[in-house]
Amino acid sequence: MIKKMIEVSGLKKSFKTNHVLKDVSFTVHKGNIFALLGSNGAGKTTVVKILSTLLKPDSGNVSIGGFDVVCQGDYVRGCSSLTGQFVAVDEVLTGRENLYLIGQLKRLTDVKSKVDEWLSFFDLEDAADRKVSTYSGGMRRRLDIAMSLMGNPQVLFLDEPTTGLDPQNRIAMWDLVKSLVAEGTTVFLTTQYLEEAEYLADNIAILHGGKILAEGTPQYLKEIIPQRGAQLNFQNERKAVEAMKLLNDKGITVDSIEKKLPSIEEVFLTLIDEKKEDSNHE
Ligand SMILES: Nc1ncnc2c1ncn2[C@@H]1O[C@H](COP(=O)(O)OP(=O)(O)OP(=O)(O)O)[C@@H](O)[C@H]1O
Repeated sequence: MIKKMIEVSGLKKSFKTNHVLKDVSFTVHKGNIFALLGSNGAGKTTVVKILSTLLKPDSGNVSIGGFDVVCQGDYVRGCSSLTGQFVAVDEVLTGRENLYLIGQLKRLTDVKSKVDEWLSFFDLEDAADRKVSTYSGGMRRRLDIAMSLMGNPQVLFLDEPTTGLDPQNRIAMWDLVKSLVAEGTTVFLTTQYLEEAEYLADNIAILHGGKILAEGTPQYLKEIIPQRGAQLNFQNERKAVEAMKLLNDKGITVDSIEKKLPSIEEVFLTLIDEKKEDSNHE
């Protein structure tokens, strides 16, 4: 049976007259990645705060791993962990010390081996004994997530995990989220990046105007709006022009022909990779 790890129904939350969440419902199954998508101020962080017991809902039912966030908060905190938007690492400590501190606070029995395990998993071994103040943004975020994972949570909340990361680190973060899920963790993430939700999530919910506008797999969501024509891809422009002539001869009109240019992200990543290869050969 598929286990429901996060269940939210009829969730409401207002800040004075600002009715941020008007009626929010969704379910996340064990081992899935669920992305909550929304514009700035849509209420994504508010949902994460309620799910992680930092904020009380006004009404509705919210449970994590079968525990109610309002009356069983300790159990919820015991089975879940939050990595917020603003990195929560201690700058004056080293990466290793940050992890060690969390392991001790969580009263883990095998702190040293856990610290080593996560340092290696997050590719932070070389920087482990340097102060975090010398880390890059991507390294801080990796350390932050490693700290969240010290107690092996069943559910991980990631609030905009890739905001402020460059494309390479963003892709590294995506790989990391996928590998966590492969090990059985359930991931709930918020994002403003549509491609992030599409690449990562098993299910996406779009939050707007205090409600979930639509929810489903990326494929399902793409199919709920009318199709905007069909696309044929050819190896090069010459072949496309030939195909267009053939279609026109058969009375099938081609409305337009467009050269496919790489996105700036593709340009950036290709150039970086080429540079890496050059320096490997030097
Ligand atoms: N503690 C609070 N007190 C008053 N208003 C708040 C509080 N927390 C959030 N809000 C308001 O609730 C609304 C939703 O905020 P929230 O941070 O949940 O949005 P978000 O979707 O996460 O936005 P972003 O993408 O910019 O992080 C905003 O209008 C915000 O000003």
